[in-house]
Amino acid sequence: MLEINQLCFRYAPIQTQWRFNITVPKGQCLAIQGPSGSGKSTLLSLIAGFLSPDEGQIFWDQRPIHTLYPWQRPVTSVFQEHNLFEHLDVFSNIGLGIHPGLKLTPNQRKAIDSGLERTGLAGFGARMPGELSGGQRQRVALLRALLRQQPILLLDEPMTGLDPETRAILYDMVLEEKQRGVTMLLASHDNEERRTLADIQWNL
Ligand SMILES: Nc1ncnc2c1ncn2[C@@H]1O[C@H](COP(=O)(O)OP(=O)(O)OP(=O)(O)O)[C@@H](O)[C@H]1O
Repeated sequence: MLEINQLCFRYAPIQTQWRFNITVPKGQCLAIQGPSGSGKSTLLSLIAGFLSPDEGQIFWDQRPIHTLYPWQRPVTSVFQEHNLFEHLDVFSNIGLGIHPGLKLTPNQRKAIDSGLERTGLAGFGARMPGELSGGQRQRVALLRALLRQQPILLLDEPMTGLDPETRAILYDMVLEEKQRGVTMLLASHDNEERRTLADIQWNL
């Protein structure tokens, strides 16, 4: 279970202070709904460890994780910017998510190839991110997050702008992860996305 307990944060003294109290059972997806600027991405960044809370705690399976560096947390995320390494090809971008030194087993390499194929990116492994469309970058970022197989998956508008066929494939892949027991938070303005992926709706 993911527990967010009295987590407080503000960007600057004059700005709004958020106080988050949320529990997400293991293997469930919580959709965060709220107007633009209400703090959805901020909450995900706090869980990922990209921002530090002013006070409060985050527990995963009753162990505190708010004290850990981002790379030590049992978390993987897909943010709106997609954050691909521009100097590395698609295969390496995904592989780095699995092993930071790119020491991949044959099975892991196979998983990347079949993931690329499944998401319509067969043959794109050697392309550089700069040679991809926005939707293709988005698929690479999502595939990297899914193949990392961390217990907690944070999704910030993951399907925005994708065509219906690609969405359907990616929905299936995310739902498969949920069935494997992955716990998710989804920040989204999209009703279809929230209805398809989420078990719990939460208004910010
Ligand atoms: N680095 C920053 N410094 C100061 N204020 C920030 C910073 N990043 C975000 N904010 C402010 O914090 C508030 C929440 O932003 P956030 O990105 O979390 O909203 P959101 O709900 O994800 O919005 P959207 O739906 O548009 O993505 C906004 O008012 C934003 O302007």
